[in-house]
Amino acid sequence: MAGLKINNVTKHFSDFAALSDVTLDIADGEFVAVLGPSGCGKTTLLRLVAGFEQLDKGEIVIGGKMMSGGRANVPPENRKVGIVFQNYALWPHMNVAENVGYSLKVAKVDRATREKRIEEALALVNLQGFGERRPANLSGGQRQRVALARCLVAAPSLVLFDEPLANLDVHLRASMEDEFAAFHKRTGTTIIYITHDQAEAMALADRIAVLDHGRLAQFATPRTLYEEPANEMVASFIAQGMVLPAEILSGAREGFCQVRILGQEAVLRCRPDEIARNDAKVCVRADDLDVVETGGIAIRVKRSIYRGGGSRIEAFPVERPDIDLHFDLPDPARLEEGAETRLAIRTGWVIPQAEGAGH
Ligand SMILES: Nc1ncnc2c1ncn2[C@@H]1O[C@H](COP(=O)(O)OP(=O)(O)OP(=O)(O)O)[C@@H](O)[C@H]1O
Repeated sequence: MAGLKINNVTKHFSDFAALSDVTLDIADGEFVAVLGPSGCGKTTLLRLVAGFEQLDKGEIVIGGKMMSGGRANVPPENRKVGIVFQNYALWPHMNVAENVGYSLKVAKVDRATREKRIEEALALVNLQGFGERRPANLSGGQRQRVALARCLVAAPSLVLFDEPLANLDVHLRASMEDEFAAFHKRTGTTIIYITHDQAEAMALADRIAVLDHGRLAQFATPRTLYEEPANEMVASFIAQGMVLPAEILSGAREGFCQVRILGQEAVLRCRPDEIARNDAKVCVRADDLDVVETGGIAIRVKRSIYRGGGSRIEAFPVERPDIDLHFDLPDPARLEEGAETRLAIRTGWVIPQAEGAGH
């Protein structure tokens, strides 16, 4: 297995910057998800690592070996990178073992070695004994595992997953998530996992790289992304954070600041270098808001959406109808459209002033 360094990588298509100055240092055996809205550059990054695209600037180093950058441009077949696509495209006329072993056959690996490696690869994805089956007689999840075995049989130094679960139904996705996590634990393979599903990224990855318009917005653990978003984009993208204007009344003390938000004072988490300022933005989530009888922020309900066991309430501050708020109201409490109540902010995070990919 191998680590991966993506250093200051830039890629243009004509004059459109698909990736700008992206740097990611991924450790040997790490599971990294690359997350971001459609068109942010995820697939382009994957194609650059695999060697299907050439970069304009920067370098890509796999296992200490320069693959792209400077004079290097190692072709895809020599990078030892395995790829599992969303569209797993197994050959229907071949059985599972033939599908898995095809690349070895092309590489003229002898029959006995081939059979041994196919057997090992199928064991890695928990498909022992499935070698004789045709793809048509497998479930969607099993097919995806055959695709993974087909990539593992070539003993890749790292595996790239491109939205591997996008075509599967919700239940199968959950069980495949478990399978991928177990696979990673068992093998210690370095994994780069492209997805636009943040729950999937949160559940699986050691660290998540969030891309925004081709730039790295933040590269951090799931917990840090959620609790300490580095900028407004990450704050609002991860778990539907609400970004609100605020005034910092006193600088950081032991990780907290006194803040005024929509007229209400609250104590929020912040970076240790945070100072008093009146142009701050804070991130609060539905869980951070409590309905109160007195104090807090006066709000009016726009919409109530029943969610089983409670409702998601969409509302706005009476004094600031331009700001959207949302929170969850457990049954049996109800708030209908037009109702007025008050919300207190229990906690939240002061979004750092400086842009950058914090850790
Ligand atoms: N070969 C190409 N020629 C021109 N533009 C391209 C090419 N490939 C990608 N792009 C553009 O680069 C941007 C990034 O594309 P990319 O496929 O990497 O995004 P993505 O994050 O994977 O999106 P999605 O989640 O929708 O798959 C998009 O605006 C896309 O239109």
